[in-house]
Amino acid sequence: MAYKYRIELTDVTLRDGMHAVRHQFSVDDAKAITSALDGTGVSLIEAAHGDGLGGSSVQYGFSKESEEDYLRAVCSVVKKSRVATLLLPGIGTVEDLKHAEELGIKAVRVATHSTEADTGAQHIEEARKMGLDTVGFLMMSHMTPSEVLAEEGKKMASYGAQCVYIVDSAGAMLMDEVRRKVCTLRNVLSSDVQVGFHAHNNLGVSVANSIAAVEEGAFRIDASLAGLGAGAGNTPLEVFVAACEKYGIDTGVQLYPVMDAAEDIVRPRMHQPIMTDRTSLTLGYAGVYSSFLLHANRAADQFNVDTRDVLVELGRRKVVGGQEDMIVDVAFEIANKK
Ligand SMILES: C[C@H](O)CC(=O)C(=O)O
Ligand SMILES: [Mn+2]
Repeated sequence: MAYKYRIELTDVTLRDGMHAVRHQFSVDDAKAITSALDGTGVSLIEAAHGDGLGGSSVQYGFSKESEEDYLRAVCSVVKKSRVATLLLPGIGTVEDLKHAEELGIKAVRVATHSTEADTGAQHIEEARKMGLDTVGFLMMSHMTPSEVLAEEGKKMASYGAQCVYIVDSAGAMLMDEVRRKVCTLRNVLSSDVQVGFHAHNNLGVSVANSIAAVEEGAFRIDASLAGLGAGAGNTPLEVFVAACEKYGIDTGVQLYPVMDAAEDIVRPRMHQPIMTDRTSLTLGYAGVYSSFLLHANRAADQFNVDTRDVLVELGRRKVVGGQEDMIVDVAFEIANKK
């Protein structure tokens, strides 16, 4: 088949997928998932707490095992893919990144809110000095107009990012918005800086959005086995690979092995099925950070209110990552008004 596009895939099962299992994968789970992915053609395998290096905490939830143990395990298994990690400045530090590099990671994605690229300057510069494949990750991109987002992307590139991602953290974007944002970013970056796209399936369009991103010039696309990820999950890797094959996009990933990994390795390890149900759908509808879902469910249970009301109010207040404490405040206020 003659392909129209060639792209590279980053698997996020062992990082975004951690949100969906409350960061409770064991080291053996991490090894099994890595072994299943390695050699399928996936370029990068991202591993970390769902909120990145340093995320294991009271605020974000403790991981089952230490960061060092996960990274050591994943790096010891890979033969073909490279290991990446995620760093949110303020949660993780440059010291954490140096340690991760010593353990064998080859790439880092430095994630900031979509209007705050400058908070990642130091981390991006240091990552480049360490020789890491360095990616800027603009979270909650749906909140930021295309032109502003593109300027933030340019800042990340000026600090040294080799790829800049548009991140639909809330799964709130539809195809026309993805096209506009990817195209505007692609046009302002020089051709040696790649564009990436990270989706959540809260509105059920992660595969379509990711294909739209490719058509507008995105080269790196994120996906996870069986869609394991925050909210209604990420772009399901095996579904995306099959759709790309039919659409004329060369992912370099073998279809049957990723289908098998999703079915045999990841689904049995899920705590609940990944699906667009009424609460994960509300994330996309209201434009709320996908990793808030489990915290919002807990707060809603505690105060006996509807999770959807909590999420809609958080969306109205334009709450962003790092403001997790607002979830309990909002649930409390809604309960008091009842
Ligand atoms: C820390 C977040 O989970 C990063 C991410 O995957 C997103 O914003 O989406
Ligand atoms: Mn995500």
